Amino acid sequence: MNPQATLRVISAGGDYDVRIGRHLLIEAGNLVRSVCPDVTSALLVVDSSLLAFTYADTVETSLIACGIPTVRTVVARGEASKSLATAETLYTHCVDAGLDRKSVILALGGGVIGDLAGFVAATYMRGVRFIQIPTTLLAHDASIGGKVAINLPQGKNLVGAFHPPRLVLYDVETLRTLPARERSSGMAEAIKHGVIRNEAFFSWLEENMENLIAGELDATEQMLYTSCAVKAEIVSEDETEQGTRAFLNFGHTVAHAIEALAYGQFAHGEAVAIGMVVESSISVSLGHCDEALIVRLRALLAAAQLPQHVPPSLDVDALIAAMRHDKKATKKQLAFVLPTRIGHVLLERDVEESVVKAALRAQIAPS
Ligand SMILES: NC(=O)c1ccc[n+]([C@@H]2O[C@H](COP(=O)([O-])OP(=O)(O)OC[C@H]3O[C@@H](n4cnc5c(N)ncnc54)[C@H](O)[C@@H]3O)[C@@H](O)[C@H]2O)c1
Ligand SMILES: O=C(O)C(=O)C[C@@H](O)[C@H](O)[C@H](O)COP(=O)(O)O
Ligand SMILES: [Zn+2]
Repeated sequence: MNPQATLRVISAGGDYDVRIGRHLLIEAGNLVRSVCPDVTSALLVVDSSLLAFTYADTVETSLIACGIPTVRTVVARGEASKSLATAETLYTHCVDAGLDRKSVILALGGGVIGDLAGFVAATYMRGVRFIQIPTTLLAHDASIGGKVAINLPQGKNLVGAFHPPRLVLYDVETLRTLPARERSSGMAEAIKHGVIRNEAFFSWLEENMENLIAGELDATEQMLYTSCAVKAEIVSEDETEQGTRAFLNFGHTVAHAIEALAYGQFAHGEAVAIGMVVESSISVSLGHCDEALIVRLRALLAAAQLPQHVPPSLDVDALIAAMRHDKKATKKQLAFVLPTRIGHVLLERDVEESVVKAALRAQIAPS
């Protein structure tokens, strides 16, 4: 692994780099200037958990040293902050900080901060520039591709936009302070990338999961580079989800329903892990793949210390109702990305409710 690696993402709004490496936060000012030479000011949106560390100070100091006037705003940690109410508070901060159309909004945190700050950047003054500075493992997925959104009580990410960042600045040193549960959660999206596009990567994850879960930084960096490359490749070929980008939604029809029924109780990656098992089981029922895929998937999820069962507290009918609000659905049909073999998936737009119910019931946690 190089000390720093860069991936390029193709985007209609302007191609951008994903920079992955160590000690990148200190370079934030110069890097922001390099992609936004005429920047007038910055709003740095920070996850409240990060106040225990020096990350925000480092970024802010670097921006100011490069002549970029910066206002910092802190957002309460957790999924509940991905709301219209928090977005409204941030709009007020944008006005109070005097942000204009040449300003930039930076997201320092995990997927919650990235999605929320990105949504505000997409809409404030009809759109200002946006930079992602991910600090969770999961946000390797969330920071690339320009999907930004807030949640509604009825469903995840129901209000949003495609607003690509000008730069993704991924300082892997920040992952040293990530709680173990969040490390596992992030692993779910990497496993997903293996299932949908890259069998060799899936096998590599099988061989290296012990080191990855232990937080070994070299292995983590290698994993992030390949996983980000899968994501970058897919969003570069289909930025606005006209076709293949939907494959990134493997596990998510079920995951988003679980999350919407119990906001905040499950980390996103935990819900995706359960969703991948249920959706693979649907695929077996429809004859698209064989049981061996589930055995392999389950073993890797277990090694990543991720859940695999539908919690008995969640009502199956309510889950199905939530799935009908999924963004892949047309005419309220049940749409799923289904694996055919590791590395390959297809999109099935109208799966029988009885098949989905049976798969959900089969995966309910034994009491
Ligand atoms: N836009 C996309 O393409 C996309 C992709 C995947 C997920 N998402 C969204 O991302 C969100 C989940 O993101 P997440 O898993 O990063 O959750 P998160 O942003 O809530 O972060 C997880 C937890 O880690 C804490 N944290 C963050 N960085 C830390 C650090 N370096 N050290 C210690 N603690 C730290 C946070 O305070 C939080 O408690 C969901 O809302 C999901 O829908 C979006
Ligand atoms: O980038 C994508 O496209 C994805 O589907 C990545 C998912 O991991 C992510 O959770 C995304 O936010 C889901 O998108 P949505 O359109 O179903 O809200
Ligand atoms: Zn996801």
